Amino acid sequence: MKLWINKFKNAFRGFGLLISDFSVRIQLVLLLVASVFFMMLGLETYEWIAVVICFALVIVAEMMNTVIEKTLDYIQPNQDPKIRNLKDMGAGFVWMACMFAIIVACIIIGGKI
Ligand SMILES: Nc1ncnc2c1ncn2[C@@H]1O[C@H](COP(=O)(O)OP(=O)(O)OP(=O)(O)O)[C@@H](O)[C@H]1O
Repeated sequence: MKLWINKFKNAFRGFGLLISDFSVRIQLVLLLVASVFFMMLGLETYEWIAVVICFALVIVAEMMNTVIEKTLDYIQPNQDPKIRNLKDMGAGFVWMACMFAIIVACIIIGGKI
């Protein structure tokens, strides 16, 4: 039982560290703004499910990218072309998640107008 409480505590601490990151905060603010917009638009339950899945995809991608960036900064604080490639791939990963979320948003908004 104590082991599970510790695991939960560690995960909660990690979550706190993640949401203290600037890029993660920006994404959370954008998701909040998008939520208000979709609330005003009035979505069906199945549309909300799609929106929530997209939000999860974007925020989890951003959080994973933050961990990758911090790991790379830790192992190589100096300029390095290989680190550049890895960081750009991480950014591309987040960008890809955002593109799919934007496509879903366009489909939902398109259906309302
Ligand atoms: N050590 C490095 N060597 C070479 N290029 C790097 C290095 N660190 C960062 N870069 C380049 O700078 C870009 C931005 O990196 P940075 O670590 O500042 O990320 P960021 O997207 O600004 O995120 P955050 O604001 O969360 O740190 C990378 O995508 C990469 O092209």
